[in-house]
Amino acid sequence: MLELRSVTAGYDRAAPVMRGVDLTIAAGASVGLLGPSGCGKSTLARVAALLHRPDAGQVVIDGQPARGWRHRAPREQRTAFGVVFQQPRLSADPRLTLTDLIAEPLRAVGRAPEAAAVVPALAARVGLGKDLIGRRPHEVSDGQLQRACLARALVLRPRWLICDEMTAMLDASTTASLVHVVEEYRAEHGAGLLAVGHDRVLLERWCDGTTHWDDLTGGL
Ligand SMILES: Nc1ncnc2c1ncn2[C@@H]1O[C@H](COP(=O)(O)OP(=O)(O)OP(=O)(O)O)[C@@H](O)[C@H]1O
Repeated sequence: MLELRSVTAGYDRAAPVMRGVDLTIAAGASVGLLGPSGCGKSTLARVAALLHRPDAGQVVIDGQPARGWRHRAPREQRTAFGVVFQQPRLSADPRLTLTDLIAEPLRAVGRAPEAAAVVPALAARVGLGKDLIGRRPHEVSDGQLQRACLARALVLRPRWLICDEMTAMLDASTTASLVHVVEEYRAEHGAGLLAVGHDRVLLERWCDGTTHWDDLTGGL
């Protein structure tokens, strides 16, 4: 279970983006979070993935309270999450080939030697052929780069996926393909999902349930 308990967070303690927010996702379940632009969905997603330290409240991962944030989070908690953001170019090192980009988390945890066995199959799974995986970000489309970012999020086999507007800048067929990859992974590994977005139709089709920002925050 992934729990946000009474989370207050933002960028200015005097004026937080959210106050006292509770959100629970059962193990293996998926929740879609809807809300208007700028309300705080990405901030909440980053708190849930241990990437943004809340001012107050707790994040509890499978019964264990988060013991740190960002690089200070213990490795077993940090690697429980795979995160995909809206803009792949902001989260991709332009110097890396797609192969190296997908392998980045393995290198970060000292498991680089596994990359040769794991990355080609994962790249194929997200729809990246051999012709593409040797290219660098500026040599591929946004959709192709987002496919690599999804593969990177899956490479450590996380128990939780946080998809923050993952498909917002993609066409319908790439969107369908990436959602399919996420659902196939979740079916195989029992991973839970928080999918953030503003496309109600997509999130209602994709997730077990959806919640609106106003319901989390009481419209405050
Ligand atoms: N790094 C930051 N420093 C200061 N304020 C920020 C920062 N990031 C976001 N904000 C502000 O926090 C509020 C919530 O932003 P957030 O990105 O969480 O919203 P969102 O619901 O995800 O929006 P969108 O749907 O447009 O992506 C906004 O008012 C935004 O301007």
